[in-house]
Amino acid sequence: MSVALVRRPGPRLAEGLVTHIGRTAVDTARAARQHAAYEQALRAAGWEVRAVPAADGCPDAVFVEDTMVVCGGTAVLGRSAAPSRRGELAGAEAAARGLGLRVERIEGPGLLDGGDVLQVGDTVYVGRGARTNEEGICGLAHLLGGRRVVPVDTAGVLHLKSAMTALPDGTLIGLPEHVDTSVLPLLRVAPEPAGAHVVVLGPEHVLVSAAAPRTAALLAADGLRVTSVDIGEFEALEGCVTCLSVLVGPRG
Ligand SMILES: NC(=O)NCCC[C@H](N)C(=O)O
Repeated sequence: MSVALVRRPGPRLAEGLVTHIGRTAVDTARAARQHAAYEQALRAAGWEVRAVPAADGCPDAVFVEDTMVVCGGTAVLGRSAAPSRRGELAGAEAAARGLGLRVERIEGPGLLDGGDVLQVGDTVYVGRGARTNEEGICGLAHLLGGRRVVPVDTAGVLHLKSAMTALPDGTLIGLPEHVDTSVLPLLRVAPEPAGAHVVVLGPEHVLVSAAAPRTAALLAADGLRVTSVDIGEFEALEGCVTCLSVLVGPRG
């Protein structure tokens, strides 16, 4: 299975949360076009795109990555620290069940956003910060028994994957000033903030934001195929390329 779950932007997108950046206007029509192009980039890379049922009452529902962590045949539903995001789970659960995944969930007082979870081989790095707490990490570790779970303290960023992701060969890339590097193997420094977010589309293929041209050039020089997408309207709401999809497949 190589399925990409996405949730199309809803009518209240412009009301989405911002925490570490100032609020700027969001153009919902442009956001819809950017989202369609993002979906197309996934399709072009061989992913079957499936839409998660809408959650139009939730402004941030488009950031579907935060609703769940898919590992093997299991989807672990998150539990957001942001009350306005809790209503996103029902549609996410339906989508996970539609793929035949076993559904588990993080129970209170645990808190966990999928954006804090970075899977690299058998290791699962989990950001500990404003959106994910110790209980959430323990709950995830319990549900993913057998994987090595490494908590990583984050600072000044929304999620772990706001600050670091992994390349196809497992090398970490990101912004060392926002994560506790003492628990990490080598972290390759991204040449610009948006370069910290990379989606692995295939064994030698990555998706990056159009806001990260220097990172794109660096990775292309490494021999990777690089697809760039403009997701500016989502970046205005502190989103990044990872948060707009849940990839369920060989790397899921
Ligand atoms: N995984 C992600 O990077 N999610 C981005 C979520 C942005 C949204 N405005 C939020 O604050 O929850």
